[in-house]
Amino acid sequence: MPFVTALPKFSFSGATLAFGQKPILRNISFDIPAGQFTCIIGASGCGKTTALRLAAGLYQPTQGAVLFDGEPMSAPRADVAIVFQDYGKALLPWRTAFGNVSLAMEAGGVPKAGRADRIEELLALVGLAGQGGKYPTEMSGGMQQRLQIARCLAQNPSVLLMDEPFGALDAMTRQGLQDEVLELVARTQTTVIFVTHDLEEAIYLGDRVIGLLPHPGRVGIDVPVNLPRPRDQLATREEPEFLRLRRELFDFIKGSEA
Ligand SMILES: Nc1ncnc2c1ncn2[C@@H]1O[C@H](COP(=O)(O)OP(=O)(O)OP(=O)(O)O)[C@@H](O)[C@H]1O
Repeated sequence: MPFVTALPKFSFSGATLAFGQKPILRNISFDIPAGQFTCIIGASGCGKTTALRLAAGLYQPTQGAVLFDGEPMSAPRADVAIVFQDYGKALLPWRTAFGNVSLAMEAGGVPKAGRADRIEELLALVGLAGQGGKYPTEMSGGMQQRLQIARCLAQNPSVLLMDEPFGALDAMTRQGLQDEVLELVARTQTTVIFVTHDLEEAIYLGDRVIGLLPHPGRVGIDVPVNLPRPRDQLATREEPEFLRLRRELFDFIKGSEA
């Protein structure tokens, strides 16, 4: 029998990107297996968002390649959803929560008959059961971010790309949403690439943390997170391995800014 290896979900292969004369990312290479939760960290301006946009097919590398299931990621795809930090801008203020989730289904051509039940199910999944009639402005930041996640899930994505999704939220809301995302991902086997400034958030969530060095952005560190799941906000953060990783990544960021 031939030896068969699973194709990585994403394969960055020497991906390089410049805007005009300005090099932003250089020779980025890594594979992301299906189902992995990968966090990307790095100093401000090192190119984290740009790397995520390459994965989304929103930018094309100037050299090298970004492959999705072995094919070039040449344009955005419905099964790769993006959650932005700025939920206020991502949601349509004139549509209710229900209407905002419905939008993703309308765009995906889901027939009207099947939509309502699925929308209620998705709202419940992100802790917004019974809130479908509210407008985004009537919701807290945490609720709006949950709504954005529900809208992304309505696309039935196999991949979630998350760009500092909890950056604007208070610490308690943020921890609650971290756990909800972990539960959701465990249930749906979604592949996640998660950009964050917060080293502890990266370790808490990830199977792996990739750190970018700045000017131009390149991979400087790539470490597995060998912490048991399910994670626990208190116990996990007290594990010696958590503290060791926090020190390693802290030293990496400090060194990268020097
Ligand atoms: N469309 C663009 N045109 C020109 N330069 C850009 C563009 N988008 C980003 N850049 C530059 O690319 C670099 C990387 O930006 P990017 O937003 O990817 O970094 P980041 O690590 O996500 O930053 P932060 O942590 O501050 O959000 C920055 O120097 C930025 O000014």
